[in-house]
Amino acid sequence: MIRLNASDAGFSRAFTDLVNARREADEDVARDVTAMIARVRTEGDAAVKELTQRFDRFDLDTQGWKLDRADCLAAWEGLQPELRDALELAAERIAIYHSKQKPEDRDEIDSAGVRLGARWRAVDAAGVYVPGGRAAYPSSVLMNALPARAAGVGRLVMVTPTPNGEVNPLVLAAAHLAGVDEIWRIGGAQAIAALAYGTETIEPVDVITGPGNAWVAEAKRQLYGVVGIDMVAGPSEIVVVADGENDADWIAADLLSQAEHDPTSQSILFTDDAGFADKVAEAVERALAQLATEKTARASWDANGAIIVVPDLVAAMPLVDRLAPEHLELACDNAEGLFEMVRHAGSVFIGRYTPEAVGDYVAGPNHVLPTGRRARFASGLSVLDFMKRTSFLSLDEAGLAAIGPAAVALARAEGLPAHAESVAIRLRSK
Ligand SMILES: NC(=O)c1ccc[n+]([C@@H]2O[C@H](COP(=O)([O-])OP(=O)(O)OC[C@H]3O[C@@H](n4cnc5c(N)ncnc54)[C@H](O)[C@@H]3O)[C@@H](O)[C@H]2O)c1
Ligand SMILES: N[C@H](CO)Cc1c[nH]c[nH+]1
Ligand SMILES: [Zn+2]
Repeated sequence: MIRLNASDAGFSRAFTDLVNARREADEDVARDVTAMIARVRTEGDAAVKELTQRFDRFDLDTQGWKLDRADCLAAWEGLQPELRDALELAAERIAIYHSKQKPEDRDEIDSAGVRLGARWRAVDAAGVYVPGGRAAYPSSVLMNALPARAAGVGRLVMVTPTPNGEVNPLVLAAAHLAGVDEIWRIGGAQAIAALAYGTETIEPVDVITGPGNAWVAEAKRQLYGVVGIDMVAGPSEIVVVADGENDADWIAADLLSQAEHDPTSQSILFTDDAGFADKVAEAVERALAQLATEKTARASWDANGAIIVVPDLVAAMPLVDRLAPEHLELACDNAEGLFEMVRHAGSVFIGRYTPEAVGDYVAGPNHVLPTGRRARFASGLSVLDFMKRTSFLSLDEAGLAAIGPAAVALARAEGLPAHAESVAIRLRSK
């Protein structure tokens, strides 16, 4: 963890280094992913099988490529009532939130008498990635599959690694609840490549969504264009802006909630109270010692964590914008005022009683969010990621007479006479 003070000489350089750190994916990850994608593209199932054996210690041929609906139903039926209720509450809230994202078609006639519009349709097939390396992510099943269902996707495919052959029943129960059509027991870059190109066994999809570690995120990035993707959603991040009135243990818990995801996760605290900064640093150490996920969380906190003291919390906000974090918590009296200043963040958690983790599971907004400063240009997963828009236009003779001559003039000016003639031939026919 690094400690910085915005009043120190050298802060500007140190903060810039923090912003630019290649934490998520280094050149090795990019190179390895390129090679893995190429192998899956040319060798198909054989490559997926070998890479799954290597990284997940799992033999697809003998232990099975696929989980079916009966497995999901059995998992759902075998769930403890408390977990079933929790999953249902989460699913209901996520479904309601996302149902309001469905876009409206447009169909109108403008002042020139020209009919113009756009209509939205779902993609035919979507692949959703559900992480499964270090932890199981039933919440990510819901966060991916429910927006896809709301969009009206025809074929909904899920991939998730099952390291050492272990299948998490809650993941299957969530797939049952969300109505997933196919589940393949594969993960990492090989799963993304299999969904993008297809193999002998797996039909390709049109869009791939979902979060994952550095290899998954890089594979999605490299395959964009072969398939659509939602965004690059890699190792989790949190920035907390907190005043000294908070309980240091609460803030430490929030920082560690994202550090425990991945050694390359990042947790950063901004505070205007140097004494509180010390208390949080101590609280993190105390909490780490009690965590079952200590190894991962400590690796993340030690390598990528930061505590930054600022003269006042308003001064933190331009720095937060430069980080464009996946998650931003505002735990201070003036949380609403600071929220108004935020330009770049995946999702904002306003007020002392809004821990980021409640958004990971049950609040409703999507937890699949852009990482690595990509909230500057990308947004969280939504129903729109599973849809695309087709524009349309229709002109009658009068409409073409009104706007066609301008098209002819522009076509001639571009040096494209066939374009000009395609309009002009109709204008002359009157
Ligand atoms: N940004 C978001 O919206 C969001 C949401 C949830 C989770 N996450 C992130 O998802 C990630 C989950 O990671 P995970 O590891 O638990 O599961 P994962 O499913 O993302 O990754 C596991 C796979 O990674 C591959 N892999 C592991 N080591 C490799 C190596 N050395 N070379 C090539 N491939 C390798 C393997 O194929 C393995 O199956 C975390 O980073 C977490 O922070 C992000
Ligand atoms: N914090 C993750 C997004 O970065 C989502 C998640 C799922 N389960 C727990 N957390
Ligand atoms: Zn989380």
